[in-house]
Amino acid sequence: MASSEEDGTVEEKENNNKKRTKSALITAWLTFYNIAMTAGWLVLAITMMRFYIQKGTHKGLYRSIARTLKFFQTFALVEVRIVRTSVIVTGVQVCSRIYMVWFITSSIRQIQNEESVILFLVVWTVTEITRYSYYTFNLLHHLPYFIKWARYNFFIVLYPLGVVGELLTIYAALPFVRRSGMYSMRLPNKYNVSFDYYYFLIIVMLSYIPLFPQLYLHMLRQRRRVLHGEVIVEKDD
Ligand SMILES: CCCCCCCCCCCCC[C@@H](O)CC(=O)SCCNC(=O)CCNC(=O)[C@H](O)C(C)(C)COP(=O)(O)OP(=O)(O)OC[C@H]1O[C@@H](n2cnc3c(N)ncnc32)[C@H](O)[C@@H]1OP(=O)(O)O
Repeated sequence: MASSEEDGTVEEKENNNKKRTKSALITAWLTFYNIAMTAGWLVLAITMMRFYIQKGTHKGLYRSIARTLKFFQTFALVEVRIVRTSVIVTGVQVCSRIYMVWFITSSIRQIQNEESVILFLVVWTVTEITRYSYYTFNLLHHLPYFIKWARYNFFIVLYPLGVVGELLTIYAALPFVRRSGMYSMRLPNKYNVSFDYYYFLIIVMLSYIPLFPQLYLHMLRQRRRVLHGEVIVEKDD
């Protein structure tokens, strides 16, 4: 009896040690990830500012940052499963951005010089520098109040501005998509399937109506929880 109790204690200790090691490894990985992402978005911010100062125009700016943007925005996919946040909330946010970068702005050269592209790029960049530096300092237990404040206040204005930039960019893409027939499949074809990317884009634009308010409300709840200490009960996925 005594020996099985001792065994239990040893087992418990081993389990606790394993859990601690796992949690330390996850924290180390997340800290590295967030530092890398903060650095990536800072590089994007500096490249954009340098481009504008040197050339005096936003024309050509997207092309100059496209590769870096694609890399760091796509890398955000790893967040969808590793953080505590709802998979749906993070998934919609990350996937819509990746979609915006790969299947709209990078795919349709003719819209890359639109002002709306600069609008969402600037808004995303400010948001991500703030967000990833918030997570980094938080994980290191040295979070300056102004970063916490910025993380949970900037979005009030930046989120709608980002949405405006994204929607105007998709809207600007519509005529080019219709004319070129890109990513579309017309009948007859061997799969007997038809797909019109033009109408798909219209559906994407309409999907902002139900989805964006949910993301915005989620952030407002997070704001109340973090800045005002309210206890919020979120539904599971
Ligand atoms: C294929 C077709 C696609 C169709 C598309 C359809 C369109 C759908 C509409 C979508 C509209 C999107 C528009 C958008 O792109 C516009 C913009 O983004 S504009 C710029 C302004 N944006 C923002 O301010 C974004 C705000 N959103 C977010 O921050 C997140 O993306 C979101 C997932 C929405 C919410 O974040 P989260 O729930 O994670 O909040 P917290 O930051 O408070 O974190 C909660 C807890 O998780 C911990 N956490 C999260 N991430 C990390 C990390 N990287 N490292 C460490 N820890 C992390 C965090 O610390 C919190 O922990 P705790 O609970 O202990 O405090």
